[in-house]
Amino acid sequence: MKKKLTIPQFKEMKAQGQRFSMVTAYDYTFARIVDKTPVEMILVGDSLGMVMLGYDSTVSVTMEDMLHHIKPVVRGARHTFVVGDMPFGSYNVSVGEAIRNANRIIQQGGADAIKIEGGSNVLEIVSEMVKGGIPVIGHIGLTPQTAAQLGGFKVQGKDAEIARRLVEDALHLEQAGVFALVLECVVAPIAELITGKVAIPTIGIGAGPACDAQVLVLQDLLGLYDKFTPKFVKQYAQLNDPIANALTTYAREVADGSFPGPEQSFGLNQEPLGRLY
Ligand SMILES: Nc1nc(=O)c2c([nH]1)NC[C@@H]1CN(c3ccc(C(=O)N[C@@H](CCC(=O)O)C(=O)O)cc3)CN21
Ligand SMILES: CC(C)C(=O)C(=O)O
Ligand SMILES: [Mg+2]
Repeated sequence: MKKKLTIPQFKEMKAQGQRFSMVTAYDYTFARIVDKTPVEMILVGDSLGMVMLGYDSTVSVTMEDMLHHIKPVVRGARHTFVVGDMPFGSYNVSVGEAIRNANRIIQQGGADAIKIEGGSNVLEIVSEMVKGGIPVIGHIGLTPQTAAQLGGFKVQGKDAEIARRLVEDALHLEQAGVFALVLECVVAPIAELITGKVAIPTIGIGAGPACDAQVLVLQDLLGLYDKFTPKFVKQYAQLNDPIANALTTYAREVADGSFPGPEQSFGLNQEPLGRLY
């Protein structure tokens, strides 16, 4: 079985030019599957609001939702580094409240690190968290929690002004102490520039091939989520149809009486001594 990597090891991987992969997981059963694969990192993302809870955005997701999903993932993935997302509203009230909520994700949830969206607006929060001993991953580019201000789920960094801000945010977050940085829907050349400028691993999603690591939503890469498929998703399986086919066969066999058969039924140890009825 693989061994959970440490934060210095993730940084060393970048230094050695070794890439690593991250996927989301939101429950025990999937966490167990991921834990048996070489995937080095699991993200319990607030994307669970869309994938697991059926919201149209991530802003409805609460701390309670996050803990509810982080705990079973941690129980299922003992050999994989688990990161918990800070949900909307958990870090925009005060630095103190942000740290309290990050503490809950680590202490009650059992996550190895937290991830927080934002650039210049979260620098103080990040540096206070890191001083307090909380491992933090940054997240810039398309930040779904502030998608309304970005004008939707749009690719970031196409214009020089925004590209410059992304590079600046990346450098400032590194200074504030994040040990890795998610680049979401950042144009590939800017993601490459940032990756070359920082010593911490960049984890791309829709940010091109130069990033030190990649992350995808598990249900996207398995072909299980059919509400939308962003351009950056590669489906490594198409599991919707096999699942629907299995359920269709099950329903037919129940209807025609062929399930359950003798193999799925329980019998007596011995013939009854008297009549049962
Ligand atoms: N299932 C799932 N996968 C994700 O990757 C994901 C979530 N949910 N929920 C939270 C955010 C939202 N994400 C999204 C959602 C849509 C697009 C999208 O449709 N993007 C357009 C690009 C538009 C443009 O050109 O600017 C695309 O065509 O991919 C991108 C990221 C990424 N995250
Ligand atoms: C898409 C990734 C980076 C994320 O933040 C999430 O799944 O919530
Ligand atoms: Mg997220």
